[in-house]
Amino acid sequence: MHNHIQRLHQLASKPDRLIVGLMSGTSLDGLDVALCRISNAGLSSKIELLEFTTVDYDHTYRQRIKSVFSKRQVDLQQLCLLNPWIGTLHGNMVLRCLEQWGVRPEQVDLIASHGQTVYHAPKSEHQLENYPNATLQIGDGDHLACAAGIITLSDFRQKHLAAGGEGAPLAVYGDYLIFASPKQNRVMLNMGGIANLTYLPSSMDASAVFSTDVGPGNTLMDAYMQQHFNQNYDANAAVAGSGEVSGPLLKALQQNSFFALPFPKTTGPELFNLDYLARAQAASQTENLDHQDVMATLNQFSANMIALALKRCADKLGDYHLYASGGGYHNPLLMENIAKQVSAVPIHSTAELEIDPDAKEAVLFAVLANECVAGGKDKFSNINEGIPDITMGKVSFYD
Ligand SMILES: Nc1ncnc2c1ncn2[C@@H]1O[C@H](COP(=O)(O)OP(=O)(O)OP(=O)(O)O)[C@@H](O)[C@H]1O
Ligand SMILES: CC(=O)N[C@H]1[C@@H]2OC[C@@H](O2)[C@@H](O)[C@@H]1O[C@H](C)C(=O)O
Repeated sequence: MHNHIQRLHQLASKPDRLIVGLMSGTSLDGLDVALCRISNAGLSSKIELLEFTTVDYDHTYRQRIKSVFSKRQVDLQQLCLLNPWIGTLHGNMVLRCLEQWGVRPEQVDLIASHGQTVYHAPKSEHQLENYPNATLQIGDGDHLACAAGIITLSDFRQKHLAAGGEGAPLAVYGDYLIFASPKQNRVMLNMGGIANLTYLPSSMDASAVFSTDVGPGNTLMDAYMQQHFNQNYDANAAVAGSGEVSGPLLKALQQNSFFALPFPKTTGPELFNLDYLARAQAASQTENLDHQDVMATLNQFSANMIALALKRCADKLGDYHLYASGGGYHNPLLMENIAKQVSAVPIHSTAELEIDPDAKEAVLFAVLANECVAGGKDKFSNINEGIPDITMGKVSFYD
C-alpha cells in the first residue's frame, strides 16, 4: 500500500481529526478559515470550532478575481494563471493562521478547500440544450497541499454535478449532520453574496429535507456600494437606512423567472449583477433615483425574496425556527426587513447552536472532508430534492 493511502487510513481510524475548512465566497471579501476538531462521522459527528478568522483579500486579489469573475468572456491565460496562484496563496494563508493560533502544520490532519467560484452555470441560467449544469471553482488543491504541507481535499462541487445536481447548495449535507434536531423544525438561512436555505424537519426524515438558493443576499448591494461609494459593502446598512424604497424599481427587480422556479434552484452574480439592476431601472424608469434610495430598494429586494422563500417553507411545512448565518446577518436593515415579513418565526443565529454565523460555510467544508475520509456509514440523500447520496472532495497529497 502506498504510504499516502496508509496515512488516509490512519486518519480515518482516529477518534477525531483536526480539519481546517476554507471558504472563499461570492462576496470576494476574504478567505474564511475555520479550525475544527471533528470526532466520529455522519450523524454521530461532534464539531468543535477551535479557531476562526477571515483573512481579508487585498485590492490585488479582488481585482484579479474580478477580471474573470462571473464573466462569459475572459482572458483565458489569466484564468489559467489564477488557478495555481490562488491555490498557493490559500495554502500560505492557512500557514499564517496556524502560526497565529500556535498550531503546527503537522498537527493538522486535513484541509478542506472550497476554492474560489469564478462561474456558476446551472442549466436554468445557460439554457443550452446539449450542455449539463456546470460550475467552476479555482485554487488548485495540489498547489494548496504543497504550499501548506497538509493533505487537502478540494473541488467538492463537481461530484454533485456528476450525480445530477447543480453543484450547490452543498450546505444541506453539513446542515443535516450538524444542525438537524428532533426538538424543532429548523430553517438554516445563509446570507452571503447569494442567500440560500436548508429545511431540517424535526422528524429527522431525510426525505423531507430540502435546500435551495433563494436569490441575492448581499451581492447587488455590494456591487452598488463599490460602484458608487467606493466601499466594499454597506456597513450596518448606513446607506440603505438613509434612503427610501422605490416601489416601481422594487417591482421591476422582482420580475424575474428565477423567483418562480420551484426548489431546488441555484444562482449567482452571473444573473444578479449591476446589468440586472440597470435593466430593472430602465424598465421602471427609475434611472435618476438617489443612490441611497437604490440601496434601500436593493436591501428590500433581497429581504422580500428571502421572505418569499421562507413563506414557501412555512406553506410546505408549518412552524419552524430560523437560524441565520453569513455576512448578511450583520446587516440590521436586511434582518429587520426579513423579520417584519415572517413575524411569527423565532429568529436566531447559528451562534445559538455553537457555530459562529460567519464560520458556518467554512465549517461545512471541514464536515464534508471528514465525511469523505471517515464517513460513509450514515447515508443521507433526498434525490427528489436534488440531494444525491455522494462522497465529495478530491484528495491532494503534498509530496
Ligand atoms: N456589518 C455589516 N453590515 C452590513 N453588511 C455586512 C456587514 N458585515 C458583513 N456584511 C455583508 O456580508 C458580506 C460577506 O458575507 P459572506 O462572507 O457570508 O459572503 P460569502 O461567503 O462571500 O458569500 P456566499 O455565501 O454567497 O459565497 C459582505 O460583503 C457584506 O455585504
Ligand atoms: C456555486 C457557488 O459557489 N455557490 C455558493 C454561493 O454562495 C451561496 C450560494 O451561492 C450557495 O449555493 C453556494 O455556497 C454554499 C456554501 C453552498 O453550496 O451551500
